[in-house]
Amino acid sequence: MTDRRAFLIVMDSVGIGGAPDAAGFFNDDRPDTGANTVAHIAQTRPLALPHLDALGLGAAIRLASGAVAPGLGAVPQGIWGAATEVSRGKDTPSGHWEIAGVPVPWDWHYFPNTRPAFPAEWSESIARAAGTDGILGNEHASGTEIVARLGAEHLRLGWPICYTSADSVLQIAVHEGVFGLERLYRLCEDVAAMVHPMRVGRVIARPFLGAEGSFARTPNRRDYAIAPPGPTLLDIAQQAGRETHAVGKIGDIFSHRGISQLHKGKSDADLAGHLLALADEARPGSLTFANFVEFDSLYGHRRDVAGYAAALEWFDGVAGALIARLRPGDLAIFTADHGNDPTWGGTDHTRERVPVLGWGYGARAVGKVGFADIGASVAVHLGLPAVGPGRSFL
Ligand SMILES: O=P(O)(O)O[C@H]1O[C@H](CO)[C@@H](O)[C@H]1O
Ligand SMILES: [Mn+2]
Ligand SMILES: [Mn+2]
Repeated sequence: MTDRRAFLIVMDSVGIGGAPDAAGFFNDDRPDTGANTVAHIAQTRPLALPHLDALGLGAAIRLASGAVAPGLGAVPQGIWGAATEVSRGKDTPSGHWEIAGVPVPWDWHYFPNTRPAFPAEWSESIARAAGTDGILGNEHASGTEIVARLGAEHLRLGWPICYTSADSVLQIAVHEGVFGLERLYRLCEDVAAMVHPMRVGRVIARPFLGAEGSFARTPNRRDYAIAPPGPTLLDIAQQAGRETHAVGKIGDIFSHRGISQLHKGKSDADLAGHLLALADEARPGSLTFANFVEFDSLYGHRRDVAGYAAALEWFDGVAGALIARLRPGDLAIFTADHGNDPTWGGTDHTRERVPVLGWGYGARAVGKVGFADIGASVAVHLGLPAVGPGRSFL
């Protein structure tokens, strides 16, 4: 067994523009052409990301889209490149699965941006599963906005608030104290069993607490995703007897397949603690796969540019602390699953290329690669059998 270890870290939604098919993806009917999460944030105020930029972030942005990102542009000292997605979805599972070697072979089911958004039989089945006389919402919405708008009615009627977005998702928001968390999870499991066969990618439990005017989502979100349609990097590592660590929502995204240890937290700060501890403790030959979600959930969807910038600068310190703990023979790759440009219209993800930044092989320009090449490279690094259609850039 190899002594080598791998740390694959997804900075959720940290896109760098330039997706060749962006015109086919939309926010409020406007194409994503030109969306560029990191460059547009940096053009609002220069970013100080010394560790990610030293690996090659500024150079990767220029490669992906030609954009200049103020504050970024050091001479790259790491593996650096930009990855393009082929799956026809700009969502989290599509991005992660393709990174792990399994591009999505089907078209997801999306709901029309109409009211109601769900077919009548589906709404009836959800209400039946919930034991209520109906559902609230039934539309495209931003999760915080719809809870502020319908939370009080939810408390009066007890009906779950159901909504969707440009992603293939069916989200269910309820008051954690009144409706109950376990009841919400059971409901989401039932609804997932019903809609996964229709290629709805995820049912998401969205519990909240508080009273009218001050409703706030709790950290008890849970995603019920369709299982990946083929063996992923995690499956192949586990089958080879390797320790596989899932940090954050990786477990949910991969339907808990191929994972030997889960490391969850209430915030990205908790997850950073887990990641740094794993840099000290993960075994030789192990794979650590992490997702940092707050860029996306707290700042991208909320179109909060200042918050996103601060989160990037905070995370850069985490990246520096991780690199300081790595050993000879380790590989760390920082990448992303899609974009979520906070300067863009709408509240949905944006179709973008993503950065590929790595530590462990010195300075190495890998150019424009595919998402699946990331998983293939990690497999080669770890001495695993080939994973998916990608080619190693190492
Ligand atoms: O607006 P909220 O509830 O955060 O939802 C967002 O989170 C979902 C999952 O990432 C996306 O599809 C988008 O709808
Ligand atoms: Mn995501
Ligand atoms: Mn998202």
